[in-house]
Amino acid sequence: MAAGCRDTRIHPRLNWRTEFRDTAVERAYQHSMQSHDACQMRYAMLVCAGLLLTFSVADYHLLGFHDSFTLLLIIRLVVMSACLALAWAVWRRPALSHHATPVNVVCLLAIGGLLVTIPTRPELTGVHLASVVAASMALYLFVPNRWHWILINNTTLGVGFIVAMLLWSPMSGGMMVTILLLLAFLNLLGGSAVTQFNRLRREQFASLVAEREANHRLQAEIEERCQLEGQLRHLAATDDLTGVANRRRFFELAEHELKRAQRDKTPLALCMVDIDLFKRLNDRHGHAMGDLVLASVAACCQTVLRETDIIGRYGGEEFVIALPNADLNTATTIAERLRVAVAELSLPMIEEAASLSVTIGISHVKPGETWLDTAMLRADQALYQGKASGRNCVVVGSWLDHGRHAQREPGQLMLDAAPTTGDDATSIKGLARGLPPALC
Ligand SMILES: Nc1nc2c(ncn2[C@@H]2O[C@H](COP(=O)(O)OP(=O)(O)OP(=O)(O)O)[C@@H](O)[C@H]2O)c(=O)[nH]1
Repeated sequence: MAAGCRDTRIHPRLNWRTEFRDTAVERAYQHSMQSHDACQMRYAMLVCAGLLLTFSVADYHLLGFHDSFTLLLIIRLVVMSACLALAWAVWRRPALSHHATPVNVVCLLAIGGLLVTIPTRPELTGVHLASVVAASMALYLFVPNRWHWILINNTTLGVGFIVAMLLWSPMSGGMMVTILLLLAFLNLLGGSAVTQFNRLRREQFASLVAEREANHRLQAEIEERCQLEGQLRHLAATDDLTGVANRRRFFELAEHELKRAQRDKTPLALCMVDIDLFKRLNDRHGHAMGDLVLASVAACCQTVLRETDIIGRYGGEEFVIALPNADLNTATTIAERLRVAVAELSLPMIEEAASLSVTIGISHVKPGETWLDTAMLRADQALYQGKASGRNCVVVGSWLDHGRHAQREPGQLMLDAAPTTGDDATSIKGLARGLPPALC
């Protein structure tokens, strides 16, 4: 068979009643079909009631206003009421369409009603046979019922018909055999139609379930991949030792902030933070301890900064911080707070905890600067100025022209004259006021 014509249906395991062998699956199937079956049951009962009413008119024409007509009318009214009652009950409670008792009581009532018409007009063999055929087909195809109940109802109808014919309308042996064969063929047809119908509906259900499961699996896989992708993206953007942004990610975020600052005409400050005499600490306590200190300093910086501030590991024991919406004065205050916080860090693993300190170089992006490089360079220069001036201080780099220290600008803090230390609180105050600060 060509690949395009391959049978892609799912063939579920069914029992002789063409129901799922797995009872849980069958229950799920029945549940999924409930509203459909309830609707079909309602229509079947309403149509049946309508037909009975119509047949009563035909009875009147055939029998006239006679006792047998009255008897028939009463029987038809009883069956009709039962059909209407079932239609109403199923409308109120759709689950009733899958309850054997009410459905079969109405079916047996209808069968009984049909059979009692035979003695009233025994000569109309053909009409009775046609009625039995129509009723049998309705029981097979129109009334949603389980296979074994359909079989029982149809057997009752067939046997009842034969008995009624034998009792009230004797016929030749040949005619009887013909009727028997006809009924047998009718049941064979009805039975195979129901079997195929049940099989097809359950195949469809099984395919739907399989498709849903495949979709769920796919959905779970997509979610897992998204999660993994998120983790990978996080790993690619994070410095795994300190947990802050790595250099590449820092510049991505900082460039973004630079654009925003230019658009909104707001200040953007940069800080370069370097741990003092880190090599000595490494040499004394080993790299593992050095790593711990690095992570602690990064964590300490994060506690001092706002959520909107960006911190990244620039390399080695050096961190870089972007402070959106911060001018030089604000940045100086934050940097000083950061310097003090690191100096006060208590790290039980190193005895020189008290001597742990950082030097911070500060700069800001000036109007007209479209890249971070120049401001970074100024901060770097300020940092080295701080190192040269004895470390553990904050230095503001205000002006750098192509790597050369330029002349002082009125009202600006000079790169080579702005270090502050914990000992020199006045210098930081001076910075904040924009006054020329003292050397540390
Ligand atoms: N433990 C550890 N050490 C690192 C890491 N990256 C760089 N270092 C070390 O950091 C030290 C930096 O030393 P230097 O550049 O001389 O600076 P310093 O000793 O801090 O001196 P100053 O900056 O002048 O105060 C070197 O010994 C590097 O090996 C790291 O990821 N973990």
